[in-house]
Amino acid sequence: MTRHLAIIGGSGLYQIDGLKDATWAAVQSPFGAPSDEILTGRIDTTTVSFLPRHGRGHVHTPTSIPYRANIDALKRIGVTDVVAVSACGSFQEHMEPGDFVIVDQFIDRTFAREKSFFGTGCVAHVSVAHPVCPVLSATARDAAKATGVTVHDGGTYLAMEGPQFSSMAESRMYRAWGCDVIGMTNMPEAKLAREAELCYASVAMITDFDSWHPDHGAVDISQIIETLHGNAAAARAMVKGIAQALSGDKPLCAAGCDRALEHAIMTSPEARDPDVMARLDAVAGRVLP
Ligand SMILES: CSC[C@H]1O[C@H](OP(=O)(O)O)[C@H](O)[C@@H]1O
Ligand SMILES: Nc1ncnc2[nH]cnc12
Repeated sequence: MTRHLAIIGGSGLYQIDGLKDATWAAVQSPFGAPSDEILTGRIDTTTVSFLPRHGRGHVHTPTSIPYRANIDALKRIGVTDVVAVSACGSFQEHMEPGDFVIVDQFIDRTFAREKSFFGTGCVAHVSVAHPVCPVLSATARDAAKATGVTVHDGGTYLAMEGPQFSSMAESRMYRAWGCDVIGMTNMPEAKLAREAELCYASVAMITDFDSWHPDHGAVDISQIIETLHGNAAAARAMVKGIAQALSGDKPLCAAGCDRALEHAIMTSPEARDPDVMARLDAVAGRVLP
């Protein structure tokens, strides 16, 4: 299978440059309309697609982002690997605004989102014990390090519902839980990518200290935007480095992301709902007859 990298761009990342022969195209999904059209082109020999998570102009809230349509659409156009880039607050003194964190765990505190492609009529349970692809994460880490930014290899991301930022008590509690960064969007994105058998890595760009830090005030959007603008060149260089490292065919994922559905579907063939099955054609077509 040919490798096809997708970048999901978070706040402040609504466009990427450096893609050759790039075009924006609308992709239809049975799960609704994705956040925006998808930009597809090439970096060297690697096919790269870009989807702005909030849409160009930032129209979707963290809750209204059509996560299922986004992941389904990427799967539908042949994407094999997804790197999510996200703005995050930090719970750690040594993880400072401007640093990048290669996220490797999540605590999901979101509660108002569709979290699975499966449901009544076709039930499946995939493992998210290790919710990111370690192979793709290592590629992202190396590419990020090569840009010269400070990179933290591993970190737990607290996914909150938002759109308001945390209270100080919440922020202190998440910090006591051992969380490293906080954002509003990587869940259910990472869970859905696993259900769709896509390798998924998450790069958190730290923009602030959330609200726990005694020496920093409340989270401030203008500070976040300023930090994101400062990171733009490094983010672009990282994307280029990841694409260059992923040229050629995609080998079987050593961590098994591409086989996540192998033993996951519980519903017996005769009990499956044909309508539900029809919309799983891209996500689960590999394992469903
Ligand atoms: C711009 S501050 C809050 C906003 O930023 C993050 O977005 P993303 O994860 O897409 O980079 C955070 O999750 C909130 O949605
Ligand atoms: N402190 C924070 N909390 C949630 N999402 C964020 N995105 C950027 N900073 C954030």
